Amino acid sequence: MGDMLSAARTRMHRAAENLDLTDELVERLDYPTETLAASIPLRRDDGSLTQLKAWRCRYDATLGPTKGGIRFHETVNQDEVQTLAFLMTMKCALMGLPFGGGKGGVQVDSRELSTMETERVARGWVRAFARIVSPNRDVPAPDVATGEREMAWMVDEYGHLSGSIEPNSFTGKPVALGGIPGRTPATGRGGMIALEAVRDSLGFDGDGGLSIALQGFGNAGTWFAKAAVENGHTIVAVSDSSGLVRHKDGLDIDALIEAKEKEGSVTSFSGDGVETSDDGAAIIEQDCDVLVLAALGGVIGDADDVEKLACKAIVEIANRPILPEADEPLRDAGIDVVPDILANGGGVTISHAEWVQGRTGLGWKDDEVADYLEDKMQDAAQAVRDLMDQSGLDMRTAAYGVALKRICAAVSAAGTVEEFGKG
Ligand SMILES: NC(=O)C1=CN([C@@H]2O[C@H](COP(=O)(O)OP(=O)(O)OC[C@H]3O[C@@H](n4cnc5c(N)ncnc54)[C@H](O)[C@@H]3O)[C@@H](O)[C@H]2O)C=CC1
Ligand SMILES: O=C(O)CCC(=O)C(=O)O
Repeated sequence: MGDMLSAARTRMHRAAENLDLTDELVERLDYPTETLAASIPLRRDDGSLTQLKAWRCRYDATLGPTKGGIRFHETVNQDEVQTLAFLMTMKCALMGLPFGGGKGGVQVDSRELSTMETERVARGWVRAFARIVSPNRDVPAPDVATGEREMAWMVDEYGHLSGSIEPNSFTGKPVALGGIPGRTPATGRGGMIALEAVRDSLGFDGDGGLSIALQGFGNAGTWFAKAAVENGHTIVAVSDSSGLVRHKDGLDIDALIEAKEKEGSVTSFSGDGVETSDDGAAIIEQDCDVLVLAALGGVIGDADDVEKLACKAIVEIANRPILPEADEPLRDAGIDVVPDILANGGGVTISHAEWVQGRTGLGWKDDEVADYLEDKMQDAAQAVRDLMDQSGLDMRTAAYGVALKRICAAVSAAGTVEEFGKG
């Protein structure tokens, strides 16, 4: 058992204990159903050969086919893939989707790969794991450093291997290849819907604009920033892997996106009153109402990190940006957290819409996608709020509680245990 997974499970155990769920049902979720590890050969453009480590984990399929993205990053390892697949299990249940949880990854620095090399890695991943991927068993999607382009290569490779056209074996595809309009913005937009839905529980009365500091300016971060500005909030600072940019009156987000697209970094942005720094980690010290974490995991790891914070609340758009060791210090500091399994649930929700589209063959319109995202985010937020009100639990524990109760109800309905509550 990896340290990361066992740390992540403590939050599930806390919820189970508070809600008095049976041990055998929770034990079922303590360890993944299946994890495959592989070595992917990568022929570099210079002719040399590198072996890359890769994984796919199907954590739990109680609620349906396992679902979750594929990450290309140099820090990916088996423990992380399993932990992220565990989180997907909780997230899909919380979002009310007919999916279990999965995740995949390749240990590679995507910034060092040419486009051709990236294509070889994407196709190599499919060759390694095609035997478990299937529209009704395991359905991957994008995650860090993968997107529509990688999904298109993967679907193509899968078709060659399986001998049939199976676009529904992946979601997050380009619209021209069976994707759905709105999947790419869904994670960021969904995060904004979640924040608005719980803002009063975070202590922000009324509907006035909030000041926001944002870590991560990729897919999820940029779409969150756009949605935040549309809703009248002010983004006072943004960081990416190059560093940090801030403006005390608020950054011009469209201009920042343009600069990042042109130059590849937020620190290339300039203008009146704009300050830049190469110390991206300092974003967590930014004075603001809400700190939004939309980059990688483990950013706030312990009480020392919590001491540096100057925000009133945190939204976890990234997966596991706050480690369990920081939960108690955050509670003591009075900083509420909108947890990842709620805040970033919009991405997999629209992946579900894409999967439904693929099964029926009928396209969804933009407004149908937007309404589905709004409804699912609101329903999940309301379920969490109801459980918080009933139980007095914090938002994260209540989110796990809602997810666990749904998985438990399914296990119970399948007749595997007699009852799902102890009492
Ligand atoms: N793309 C999606 O649909 C979903 C993404 N997420 C999570 O959101 C997070 C971001 O994902 P994407 O936006 O898709 O990835 P991405 O690859 O598009 O963007 C990642 C961003 O993080 C930045 N970054 C990397 N290291 C950093 C550092 N040390 N400090 C500040 N910024 C740093 C990168 O520069 C980039 O701007 C990940 O944790 C991912 O698992 C969660 C649910 C769905
Ligand atoms: O869209 C999906 O299927 C998965 C998205 C994902 O990997 C995540 O929510 O972390």
